[in-house]
Amino acid sequence: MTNSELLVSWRDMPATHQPDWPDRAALGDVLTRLSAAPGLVTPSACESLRSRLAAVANGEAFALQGGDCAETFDGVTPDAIRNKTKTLLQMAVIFTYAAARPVVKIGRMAGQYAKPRSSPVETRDGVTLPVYLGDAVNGFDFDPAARVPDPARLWRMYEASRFTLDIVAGHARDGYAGLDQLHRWNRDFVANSPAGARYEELAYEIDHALRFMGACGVQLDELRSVEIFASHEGLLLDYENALTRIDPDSGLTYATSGHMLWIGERTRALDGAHVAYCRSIANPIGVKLGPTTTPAEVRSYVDILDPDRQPGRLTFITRMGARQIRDRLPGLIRAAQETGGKPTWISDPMHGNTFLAPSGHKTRRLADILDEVRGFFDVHRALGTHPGGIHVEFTGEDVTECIGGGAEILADDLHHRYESACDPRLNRSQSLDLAFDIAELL
Ligand SMILES: O=C[C@H](O)[C@H](O)COP(=O)(O)O
Ligand SMILES: C=C(OP(=O)(O)O)C(=O)O
Ligand SMILES: [Mn+2]
Repeated sequence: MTNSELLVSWRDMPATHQPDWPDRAALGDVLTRLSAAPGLVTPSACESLRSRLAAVANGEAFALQGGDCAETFDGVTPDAIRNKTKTLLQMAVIFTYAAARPVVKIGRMAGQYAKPRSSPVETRDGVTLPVYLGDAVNGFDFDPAARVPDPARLWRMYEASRFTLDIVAGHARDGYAGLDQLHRWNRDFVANSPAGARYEELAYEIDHALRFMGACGVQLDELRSVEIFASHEGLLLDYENALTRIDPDSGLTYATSGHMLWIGERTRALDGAHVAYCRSIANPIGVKLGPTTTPAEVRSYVDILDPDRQPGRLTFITRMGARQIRDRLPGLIRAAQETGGKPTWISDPMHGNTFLAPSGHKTRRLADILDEVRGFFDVHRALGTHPGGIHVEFTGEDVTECIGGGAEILADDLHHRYESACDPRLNRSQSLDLAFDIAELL
């Protein structure tokens, strides 16, 4: 198939979880504007991420993918983005130090604006409205007008993503992300948090090592900038399609909405439009694998999405739940091995461990999250494959959405600061707690 044939082929397949836009003319206008707009990421940066993920598959690096479940337009502020970036970088430092390997940093950022939902409607006090589908589609407010899908939001998503990428790139470049900033990142945080105190100790150890290396004459300038990649669920195929570009240098087709796109658990049908679209692009692709995934499906994902067995192209993101990971994962790893491919394996220990607290809040226990990661490591080590990384939902704010952690959040505390637009996120302190616990496995 040629590039252009591949580009249209997804339209022939059933596309689930697509909004029912009432104003088709407005949708057409927005898609035309997006098609003419500059891509948000470059093919060469997508290729860099692919080569980093290949190193992860080979056990030479560890991947950290994380950020909000659902980004919001209101959340696109310099402070909120800095805090999320800082949390990502702090977790990454903990893993780097523990594993003595590079950590590939991938935000669930700059594009994570659309959500597949369990139910198309939401009922409160006897009133039923269309469910919130992410800021890319409709409004979070429980109000009939807000919940109407509005195509103008797709343009706002593009601009919000661009703004976020700019701010993150600034932090990654300007020395803010440098290892000599470890204490500065922690300043606001160390005094009142057990995770902060633990982190400060690590920062002193790293400082000491840096001073030693400096005294030996090692040039440390390279440590002042880092690479941070952007990823999101490639859910809204009209949006993705409008931002798909052919790279004039290689002739290959890329999604330019983010470096890496993943296919969600709800849209991973082998004969569905999401798999067909992702097949047509050259970016690194993730596929979420839930507990019902079969070995045959895994073989088919490799055959369809990675026919050339290209290292770094395909990442399986497993989200089985703590109770099922040890039973389900081995058969899937063996199935992938049978294909002769070498996918990257990442654990999403969040989405299989969600439950409703008595207060009605969707939540997750840090203990379950850690248990799933442990199961993921145990299975890979038993089979001689690489537990490549983790995929988590977190924020840089002091929210109370998940239960547990050093600054123990209880089920009764959830209402204090529950701000997620969709799934419960780890707060900054819980993110570092989790990172330290995972570091022990590394
Ligand atoms: O983030 C994942 C899904 O979109 C989310 O878990 C769905 O949530 P829901 O079950 O509240 O619709
Ligand atoms: C929708 C999500 O997860 P999954 O597809 O694994 O349910 C998500 O990552 O927010
Ligand atoms: Mn989620």
